[in-house]
Amino acid sequence: MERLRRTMMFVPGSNAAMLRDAVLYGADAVMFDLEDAVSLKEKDSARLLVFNALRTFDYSTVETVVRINGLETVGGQDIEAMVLAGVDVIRLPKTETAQDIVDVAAVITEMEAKYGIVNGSTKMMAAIESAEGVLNAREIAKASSRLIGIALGAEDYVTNMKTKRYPDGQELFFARSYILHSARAAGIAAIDTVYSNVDNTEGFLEEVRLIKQLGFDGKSVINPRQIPLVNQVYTPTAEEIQEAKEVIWGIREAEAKGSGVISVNGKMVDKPIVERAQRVIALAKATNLLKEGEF
Ligand SMILES: CC(C)(COP(=O)(O)OP(=O)(O)OC[C@H]1O[C@@H](n2cnc3c(N)ncnc32)[C@H](O)[C@@H]1OP(=O)(O)O)[C@@H](O)C(=O)NCCC(=O)NCCSC(=O)C[C@@](O)(CC(=O)O)C(=O)O
Ligand SMILES: [Mg+2]
Repeated sequence: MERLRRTMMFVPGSNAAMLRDAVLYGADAVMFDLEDAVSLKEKDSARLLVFNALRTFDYSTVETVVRINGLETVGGQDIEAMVLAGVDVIRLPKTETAQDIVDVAAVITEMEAKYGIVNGSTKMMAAIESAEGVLNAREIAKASSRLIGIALGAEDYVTNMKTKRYPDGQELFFARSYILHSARAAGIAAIDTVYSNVDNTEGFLEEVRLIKQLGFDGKSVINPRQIPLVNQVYTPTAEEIQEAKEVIWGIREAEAKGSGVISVNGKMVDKPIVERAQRVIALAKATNLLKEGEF
């Protein structure tokens, strides 16, 4: 079954209490940060804290992601420690070109060999946070078989674009669309950016509805309070599940009669609509609204 990536929660790597409790809040992935949430003088201690957290705590089915620093600074040391700790995914921030991914993948390969870890088991993500990165997103998304997804980093992106974030998100429309198309063309996940005003629930919900409508798999979040709000938007409603069941029942019946197209409740149903219905069913199963084998 496809892994859910509705929420990836940033956790500052220098905060021991947050690292300890991060897994408790129900995020699909926890994303320990060694980059911008960690000051220069804390880089080494944060790396050690995150290493110990990964080695010590049981993250069960929660995906573990670490945002490393760039290779031009201490990224090499971050990669070595995180590969050895057994992290699921390494996220490269501020990715500008496909070569950035190739370079990081090469260091990961070297470290997996050094520590006797199965080649390819450490996955990667690329965060795209500049005009150059957005324009290269298509090549970036296909740069390594380790990539599980690409993400927008909008705070850095709007700064690079000489604008700021507005409530309606118009300034992000091109970046979101291009990143999403690049991810879909490469067959990997597309993760939307953080929403920094954690107290603005309505503004956050509006943004989540928009990115779901566009087609994103989910969103980077910065606070546990944002997790249930994303899930609320991404969880199929009882009505959507019923509709999906009717579509699948309908098409099964049609196929038995040798036809590929039918009408369900007055609406035409054919292959792409069946695929969408199957996705709703898969999401319902992944969120325990339907049991495996129930449908
Ligand atoms: C925002 C705030 C200060 C609010 O604090 P508050 O204290 O008001 O929060 P409360 O709600 O009161 O906390 C209730 C309880 O939850 C605990 N708790 C809170 N947050 C938690 C958490 N994240 N992980 C685990 N635990 C958590 C807390 O410890 C407390 O625990 P307890 O005391 O036991 O009850 C806090 O959340 C926070 O620091 N967030 C992380 C910020 C961060 O990582 N930024 C960097 C990544 S973005 C970036 O770099 C931009 C980007 O690069 C992005 C891209 O690339 O995508 C780009 O360019 O766009
Ligand atoms: Mg950033």
